[in-house]
Amino acid sequence: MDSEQKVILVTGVTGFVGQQMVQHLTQFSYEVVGVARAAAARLPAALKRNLTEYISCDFTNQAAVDALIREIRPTYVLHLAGQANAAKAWQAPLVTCESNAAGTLNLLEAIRKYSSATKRIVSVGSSHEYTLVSSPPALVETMPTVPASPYGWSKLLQTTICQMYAKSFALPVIVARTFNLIGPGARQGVFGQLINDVVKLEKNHALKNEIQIGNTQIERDFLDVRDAVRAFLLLAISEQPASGQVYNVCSGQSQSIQTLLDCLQQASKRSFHTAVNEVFIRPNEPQTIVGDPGQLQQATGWQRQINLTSSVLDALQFARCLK
Ligand SMILES: Nc1nc2c(ncn2[C@@H]2O[C@H](COP(=O)(O)OP(=O)(O)O[C@H]3O[C@H](CO)[C@@H](O)[C@H](O)[C@@H]3O)[C@@H](O)[C@H]2O)c(=O)[nH]1
Repeated sequence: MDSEQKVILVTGVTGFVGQQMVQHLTQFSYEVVGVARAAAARLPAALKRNLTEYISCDFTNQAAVDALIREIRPTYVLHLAGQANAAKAWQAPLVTCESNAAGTLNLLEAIRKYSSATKRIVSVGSSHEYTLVSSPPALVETMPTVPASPYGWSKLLQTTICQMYAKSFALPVIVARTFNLIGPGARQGVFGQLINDVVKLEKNHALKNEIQIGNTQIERDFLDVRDAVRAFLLLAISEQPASGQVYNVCSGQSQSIQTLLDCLQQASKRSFHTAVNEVFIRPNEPQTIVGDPGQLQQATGWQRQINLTSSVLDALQFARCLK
């Protein structure tokens, strides 16, 4: 591993993944520059401590992104910024597309113009880019991509822009096509929602011990965020990943929402029962989505290290300390 003093730019640094990314980078000697939209004054103290510098920037503002890249000229870029909430994208498709696709376009254009020394850019994609079928085999990177949602389309456009910059301008950009991330600090999605609900029940015994949930038979490829950020860094610094290529970042196993609930029940200080809430049921979605991480493993030597039980225990512990 390359331990020379080099600058890593982490975008979306205030998010769930961004904060874990920065935590992971503390083990190395990189200068870490964090970027997000939030004003510097609103940054969590722990995050601030671990950054060499923080810059507030809106990626949909091209002039601001140009200024950022001209100033930093990063060695590596881990591009985590964007609108990551797939459910919200149905209500805000244009904002989602601007944030994910236009934001990435501005970043790559600025790097093309002002930062020829940048060695690798890792853009975070999504499993929602794939054409989803009802009984899928494990998804591999060569499978068709016709997304079924505005979020999926925004991420596919982001990926296509990356591939265009790799091909047309020889920009060293690759795509980490990421599946469902879980673990400490999760605030959104089914995992963040359930952790939050369980900790609320633990803290307030006056609350009825019921958790509302959508379709518990749904199976997804859950991966701990700490395993994912290790993969992102390896994709940035390893020799083998090729520009314009997509790499699945996933566990290779599908686990149901019911299994997640069972794990939570085991780890919770208070027992609960579940009730179906139609609000959380999405129409026309495949029962199972699972990825194949073989290409990532081959290119970087990455292996998953954290299982579902550890993710649940650590996320509960993290959330208990927050409330
Ligand atoms: N939110 C939620 N989802 C539920 C519930 N019950 C079942 N689900 C099902 O749980 C699955 C996962 O939903 P989310 O956790 O909201 O994740 P997502 O929509 O797949 O999006 C996340 O993963 C993507 C990669 O696969 C990411 O790209 C995206 O940013 C996000 O993190 C969906 O199939 C959803 O229908 C519930 O009570 N709440």
